[in-house]
Amino acid sequence: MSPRPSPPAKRAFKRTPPNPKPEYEFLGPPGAVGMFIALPLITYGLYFNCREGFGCPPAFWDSKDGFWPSISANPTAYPVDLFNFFLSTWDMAAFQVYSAFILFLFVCYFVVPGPVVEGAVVGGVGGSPLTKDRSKYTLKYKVNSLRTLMLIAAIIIATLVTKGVKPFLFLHTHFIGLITASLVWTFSVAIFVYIWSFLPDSNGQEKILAIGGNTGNMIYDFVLGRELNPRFSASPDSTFDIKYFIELRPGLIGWILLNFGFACQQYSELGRITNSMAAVLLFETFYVVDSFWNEAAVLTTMDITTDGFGFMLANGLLTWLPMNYSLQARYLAAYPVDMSILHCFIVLGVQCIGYHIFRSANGQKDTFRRYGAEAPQNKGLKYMETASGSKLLISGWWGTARHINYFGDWLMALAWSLPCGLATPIPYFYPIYFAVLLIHRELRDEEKCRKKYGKDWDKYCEIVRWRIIPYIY
Ligand SMILES: NC(=O)C1=CN([C@@H]2O[C@H](COP(=O)(O)OP(=O)(O)OC[C@H]3O[C@@H](n4cnc5c(N)ncnc54)[C@H](OP(=O)(O)O)[C@@H]3O)[C@@H](O)[C@H]2O)C=CC1
Ligand SMILES: CC(C)=CCC[C@@H](C)[C@H]1CC=C2C3=C(CC[C@@]21C)[C@@]1(C)CC[C@H](O)C(C)(C)[C@@H]1CC3
Repeated sequence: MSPRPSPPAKRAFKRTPPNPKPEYEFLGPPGAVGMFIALPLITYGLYFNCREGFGCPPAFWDSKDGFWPSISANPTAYPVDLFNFFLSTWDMAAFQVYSAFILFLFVCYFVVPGPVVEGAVVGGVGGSPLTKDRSKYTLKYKVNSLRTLMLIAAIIIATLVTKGVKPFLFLHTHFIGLITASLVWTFSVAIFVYIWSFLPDSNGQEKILAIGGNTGNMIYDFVLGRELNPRFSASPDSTFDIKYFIELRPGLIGWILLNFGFACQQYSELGRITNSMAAVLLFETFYVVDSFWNEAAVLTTMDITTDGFGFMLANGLLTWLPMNYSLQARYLAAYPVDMSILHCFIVLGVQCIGYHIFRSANGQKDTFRRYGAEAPQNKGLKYMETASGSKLLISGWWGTARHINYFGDWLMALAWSLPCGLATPIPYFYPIYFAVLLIHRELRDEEKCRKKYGKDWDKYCEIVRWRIIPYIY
């Protein structure tokens, strides 16, 4: 009998040292600390500054009620007050509902059928010797978010038919508890992925780390995200990737569920849905369905290929997106607006122009990159060759501005706030914040492209002069 072959010897786990010259983003460690504190406070602040029975600025600015209910004028009491405030918002029922929602999506990810696709090449540092060639390293992902959404829509319709709007009023009544529940999940996920990033993968090797997330500064790495694509198996063929799962599902689905809850609240109070609420619901649901329809396109975004997964993205997707993006519907539930015909036309016009630019620009780049310059779909489009091997479009949408797709996206953001009227600036939080995010994102992408394309990028910028809005910016 021949002896059993011994298992391959495990190589020693060698850790990539922190980057000795980190290029900090978001104002470095102080910015990371700021985000850590400010992002949750902004979400609570948007609720406490503008809610039913309290009013919205500028109306309540005269009132002595103040902005934070329990945070006193004594600055030294702040940390204690903040903690007490957080405890005062704890709501067990909301926590259970939010947790059940995440677990339901988790189960759906595995149970709902969908094709497995190969993502774009991912960057990063570290990893096993097998993953060192970053110019070829890709991972697999399961595409089933649209089917998951359809399943949820079927459950909603069945509940609506059998029980009416009552069960959905929970989302309005327990909104503040849901914010706190989402933050508990945000912190838990962020702490988990941070610790997980230090553990060896299933081959006993180091995980792939995000280039910008391995600075050695604990808070900065925790916020920006240390590991690039945290997943439960080191194999590129395994599909459960924590960042990808969270990128599209809880935030976007949670957003439209909350919108729906606020529409139900309006219906239960008015006995009807205003045209402004219908417009917000329709446009935002359409945006989410469109994102799911184009799910595979998210695999080429910098969130997936370049950025680590840490507190910032976890908070962005589990808390910020559902709780803040649903602000317009929450506002309209508290302060209904009936739009005139002219108002309707303006809103519809801005939405249609925005969507047309957003979708056709993104589609043009996607088709060009997917099928190549010679494909019949891309006939007539001009492009330039680069030393990196990738081609850059210089005509069509991409000949007008270097991120014309951002402009389309921003116009849609504006169209979702316009139905709220002009009584208060609070529902315009989304387009204002989004403008800042897109300008900053454009600068980050520009830096990435300059590194990748070198002199070719300068040549491209001479041909396509505008960044986001032709002749303006
Ligand atoms: N609703 C929300 O909260 C948010 C929405 N978004 C949306 O997500 C979408 C994706 O955005 P994002 O990932 O930032 O970036 P883009 O879809 O704009 O992609 C940028 C990349 O496209 C490639 N590229 C740049 N110029 C050209 C060109 N002329 N021809 C061909 N390829 C080019 C480069 O990558 P390469 O290395 O391949 O050349 C570049 O890094 C956008 O529509 C944005 O509005 C984004 C953030 C938040
Ligand atoms: C500082 C701060 C507030 C950070 C949080 C930012 C996040 C909310 C956004 C960063 C990139 C995002 C993307 C989407 C949602 C918002 C966040 C997470 C996105 C999922 C929206 C739908 C789009 O179709 C998209 C899939 C292209 C998009 C990807 C980026």
